Amino acid sequence: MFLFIEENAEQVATYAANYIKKRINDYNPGPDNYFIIGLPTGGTPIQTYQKLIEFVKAGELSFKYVKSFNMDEYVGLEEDHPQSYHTFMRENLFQHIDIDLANTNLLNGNAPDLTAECRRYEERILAEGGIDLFLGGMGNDGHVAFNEPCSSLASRTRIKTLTSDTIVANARYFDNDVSKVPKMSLTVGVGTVFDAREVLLLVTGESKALALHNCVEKGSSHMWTASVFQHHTNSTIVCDEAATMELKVKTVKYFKDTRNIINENFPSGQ
Ligand SMILES: N[C@@H]1[C@@H](O)[C@H](O)[C@@H](COP(=O)(O)O)O[C@@H]1O
Repeated sequence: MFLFIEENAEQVATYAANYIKKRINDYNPGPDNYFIIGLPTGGTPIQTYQKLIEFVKAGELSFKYVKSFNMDEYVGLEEDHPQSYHTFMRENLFQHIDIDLANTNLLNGNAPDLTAECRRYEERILAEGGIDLFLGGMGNDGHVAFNEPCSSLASRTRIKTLTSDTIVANARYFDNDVSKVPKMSLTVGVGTVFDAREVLLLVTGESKALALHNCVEKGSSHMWTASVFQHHTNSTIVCDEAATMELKVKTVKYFKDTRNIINENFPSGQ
């Protein structure tokens, strides 16, 4: 797992958006060769999405041959609820880019059989040949998607009850009223994200510092589910300075030095 440290959240978004653009353009997707991307919601990826939208508008990037799978959705929230992840994705990304909505996949938190819905989602990912790049965020407790502490690191898409920490953290989107926050979600599993050929996590702000410390400097643990990517052969965390507050100086220095050495040796960004 590699750690890229940027100065602030804006630079994290710039890095992530440029990275995604390069990955998709290098892949050169076409009608028989779609690029499959996994996408998160939350406050963290919004700036990255804005930059991707700018690239599409400038003609530098196209989602015409991209298919997407979102990480998660609340159970029981209508699809057009202002805080549903369906609405989030439509408003923050899909309606501004050239993706065919038929190629976007989100879990249906109102499906009559939620277990069957989760199974169907896993099958669809498999049918697409797996995910090329899974973009993610991280909860304050180190969770990825809605894989709360104590989730199996081998878990697949399933129903997940939210912890009180996550409910309180997400209350900001529900008039600061915890009673309005859904208590259950459908989420891809830790194993589902891990199976992606590449994972890119965005971590910004001091509120994520303890999680970053546990995911980077401690052993991998089901208590901090994003820590599993230590074992992934192609995973990167891009964070800002604020999120490094709980890291050792030695760790920060190592990753900054490494980045400088990479830049000196591979100036064209290989
Ligand atoms: N299910 C989402 C996660 O995918 C997201 O990473 C996390 C952090 O969100 P934010 O980026 O707003 O801090 O919130 C929710 O729990």
